[in-house]
Amino acid sequence: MTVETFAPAKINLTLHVTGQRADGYHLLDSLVVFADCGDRLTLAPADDLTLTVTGPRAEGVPTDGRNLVLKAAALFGPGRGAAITLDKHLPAAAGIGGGSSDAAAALRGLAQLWDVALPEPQAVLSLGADVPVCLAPRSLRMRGVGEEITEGPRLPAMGLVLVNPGVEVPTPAVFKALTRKDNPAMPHPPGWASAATMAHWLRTQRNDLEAPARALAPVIGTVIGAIAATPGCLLARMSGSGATCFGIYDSRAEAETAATTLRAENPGWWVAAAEPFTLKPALA
Ligand SMILES: C[C@@](CO)(OP(=O)(O)O)[C@H](O)COP(=O)(O)OP(=O)(O)OC[C@H]1O[C@@H](n2ccc(N)nc2=O)[C@H](O)[C@@H]1O
Ligand SMILES: Nc1ncnc2c1ncn2[C@@H]1O[C@H](COP(=O)(O)OP(=O)(O)O)[C@@H](O)[C@H]1O
Repeated sequence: MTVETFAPAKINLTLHVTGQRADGYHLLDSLVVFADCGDRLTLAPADDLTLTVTGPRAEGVPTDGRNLVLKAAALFGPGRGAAITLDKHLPAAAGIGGGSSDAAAALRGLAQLWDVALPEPQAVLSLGADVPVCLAPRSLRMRGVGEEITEGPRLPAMGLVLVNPGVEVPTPAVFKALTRKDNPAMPHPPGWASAATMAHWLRTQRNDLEAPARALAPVIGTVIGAIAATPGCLLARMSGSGATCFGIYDSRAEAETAATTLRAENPGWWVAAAEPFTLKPALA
């Protein structure tokens, strides 16, 4: 039996940095959603554990033990085989959890292939602060350093655009450049009847990593301006530690139109139109 899993792009609609632990990791308060664009994993039964990376964004992605997919597989212990193909569509080191979502999808898929339980939460967190939130993609609130996951609000219909200008901004460097670490937490997200009311609420919230990321990579400001200038854009903001930014629209059709414009005007940028993605447990 071959198992196929989807690793959707993660979007931090908000990202509040509320403190810093003694070990240097930051305390976060983030509304996380997922988009229906992402990487695809195929996991086939095999004697040995192997990884092949394919797809339009395969270049530069490690194929050895540094790949988070193989690190995820290692959590199940030695002596298990699978031939894994990772079809890469998301840019790496881009603030949309490409590696983390791959790791989470590998955990889901391998647990199914080998008919075993998922590793313990602490082991999952050891793969990366973003991996727990990627385990069951849907609207979620993420707190702690990434390990405290609670349900987020039900999302209204909306269109999304993701844009990456091709600049890698390393997550540690962005956190390091953040001057104020004790920012206010996010109030309880109320739930919204429309994309417009959601965007209105989101505008009262923040991504605290946006300013330090823009200082390191000023092109992020250009990207946000370009998204905000597209017709129907309700909100333009950076996701995670950047450099990917997102736009929110009333409908997928509006997002598709905006994506076409952004691609035409900026041929070097990675641009995707999407809608929110929710994992249906039976189809993990
Ligand atoms: C910032 C966020 C927000 O969702 O997203 P991305 O920009 O990575 O997508 C995540 O917290 C990133 O998660 P992830 O990329 O898995 O982080 P890790 O590999 O565990 O850590 C990378 C580095 O980021 C910093 N880090 C990460 C998480 C956190 N809560 N505090 C931190 O200070 C640390 O410097 C750490 O060495
Ligand atoms: N499956 C993977 N896909 C992408 N990057 C990976 C993967 N496994 C390991 N990496 C490494 O992880 C780093 C961070 O990738 P990613 O999780 O996409 O970034 P971010 O944390 O900004 O969302 C990259 O520099 C890359 O070399």
